[in-house]
Amino acid sequence: MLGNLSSGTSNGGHSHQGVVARDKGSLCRTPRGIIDSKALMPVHVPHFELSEDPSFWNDHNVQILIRVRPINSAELGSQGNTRCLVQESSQTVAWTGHPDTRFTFDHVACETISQEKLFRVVGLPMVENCMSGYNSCMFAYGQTGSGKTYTMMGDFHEMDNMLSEDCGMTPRIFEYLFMRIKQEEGARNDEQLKYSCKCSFLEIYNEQITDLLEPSSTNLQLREDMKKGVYVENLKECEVSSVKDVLELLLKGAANRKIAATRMNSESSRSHCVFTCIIESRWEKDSLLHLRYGQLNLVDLAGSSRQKSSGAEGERLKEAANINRSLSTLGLVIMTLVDVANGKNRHVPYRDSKLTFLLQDSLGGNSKTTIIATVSPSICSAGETLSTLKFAQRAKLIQNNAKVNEDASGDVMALQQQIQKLKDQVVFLIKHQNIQRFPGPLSTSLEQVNLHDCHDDHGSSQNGNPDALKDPSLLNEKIEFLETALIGSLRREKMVEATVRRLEAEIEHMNRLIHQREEMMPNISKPYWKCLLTDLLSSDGYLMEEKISLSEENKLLRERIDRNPELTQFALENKRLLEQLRVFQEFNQEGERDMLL
Ligand SMILES: Nc1ncnc2c1ncn2[C@@H]1O[C@H](COP(=O)(O)OP(=O)(O)OP(=O)(O)O)[C@@H](O)[C@H]1O
Repeated sequence: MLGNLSSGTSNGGHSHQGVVARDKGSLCRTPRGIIDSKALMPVHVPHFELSEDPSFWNDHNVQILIRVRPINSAELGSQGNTRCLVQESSQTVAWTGHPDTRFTFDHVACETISQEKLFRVVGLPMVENCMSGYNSCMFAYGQTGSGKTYTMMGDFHEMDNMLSEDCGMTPRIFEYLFMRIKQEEGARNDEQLKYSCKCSFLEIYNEQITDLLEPSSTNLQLREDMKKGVYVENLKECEVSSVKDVLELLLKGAANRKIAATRMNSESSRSHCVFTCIIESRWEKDSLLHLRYGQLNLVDLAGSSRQKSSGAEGERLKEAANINRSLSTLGLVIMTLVDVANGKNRHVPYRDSKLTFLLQDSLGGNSKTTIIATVSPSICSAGETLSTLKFAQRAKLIQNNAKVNEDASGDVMALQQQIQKLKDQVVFLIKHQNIQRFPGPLSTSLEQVNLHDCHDDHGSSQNGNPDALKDPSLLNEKIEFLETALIGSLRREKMVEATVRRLEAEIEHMNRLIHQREEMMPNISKPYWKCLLTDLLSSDGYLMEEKISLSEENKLLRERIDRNPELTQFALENKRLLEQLRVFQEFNQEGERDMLL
């Protein structure tokens, strides 16, 4: 399948006649188009080749593609081959009702465009965007039975490890993604480039979110987070590393999806379903660790239907009402976003439905988004086809703001690694150079060690052992330790000094009070003096006692500083280390002299 990827032809939009019409089972594709296998009556429709232009995404964030499906047998039986659409080019299509309306889009895929070609035009660039770190989203919108599931999923059963010709966008995207991952990892092996992919699969049915990979997890809640953006709480995520892994998940999820027979489609999807893959890559370059991620959302919406034409009742009617309500919120969100793009200050009602809340980033946010609008060309669906084309036309005006997702924390980690590398280099250089050329912190710390003192709990084997100092890395380690110990004792010394100063100030204050009292006493009148005498004597006595005890405390603290055994020990230790260092320096100088000789 992938071998054919480069063989796809593009005739630059020129048309040729194709033969179309199809319903599963009753229509078949021929090299020149599609034939009604029941009537075997070829129906000629023009074929327009789509052009592949990945550079489109360089300056666009939203792309709209219309896919016209072949008329099916029910439509053929009801209205024959009468059409409401006439395609004019690979970008324009005219709706032939009243009034005639012409629409232009990025692409209009005619009935004869194959699944593979469609993938090459819109799926392949999406994979490239995602690998480059852009969030990407593709969703299929359209009337029920118009071909959304066929486009997004198609027939994804493998035959001899090959995807089938009818296989849709999602399996093809993953087949290509894993091929590209292999290619990139191989080409950038020197940067140790590694990708990882995690997938989840959910459906929104009647405004409730269910995990399609864990169907017992129902009514899951949407949350919003500064880093992750909008996410579904407790949704199962599975690591995938091959297209086989993804096909397994798709099969499992598809089996759990709500489908029902409707008048328009015997296997109609009654829920919106979202298959998400988070693609992360990490690599090392210029000593920096890079981390990049992109989120890929592949969305198959439930089909819109007119209550009148659907003929739904009971549960189906409730479903249809819910589907239509969330799709009309989607329409409203898009209309509001167009106003916003035109500079109007409007509130975007994302939170009015689970679907729009979940797709918030894909609509007007940080994403490169492709909308595939599927339509039937039959006159039977003229009304629905016109409303789909109008929806797509409005969506074209949305302005997204996609940016590459690169995690800054990757840089912090890289810097830490770089620091470690530099440290190792320093140790290596020290080993091979003269100790005298030690960088600044070493000599500074040695000076400090001289002034103060340090304590080494590393054991005495290194202390006093000149051999230990011959190993510069050990010496460096030792000096680092001494610096830490020195800082600690300086801090403690400062605290003791502060206490002494506070106590001295208190003593001084007491002395002043005593003086004041002594001066006051002769001037106080006798009766008053008599009254106060007892109090004064007792308080004076107390103050005197206080003064004495504070003086003693002060004296004690001073002695403690002077005779601090820790400091004494540090001082001795420090002296010994300096002596060892001096011996080592002499030893090195001698070595240098020998080398010069
Ligand atoms: N481009 C196409 N070529 C051939 N067959 C198609 C094409 N599009 C759709 N079909 C066929 O039409 C039928 C309905 O298509 P599909 O189930 O994809 O519709 P849908 O839009 O997903 O409908 P719903 O919204 O009800 O789920 C299927 O049998 C599918 O195989």
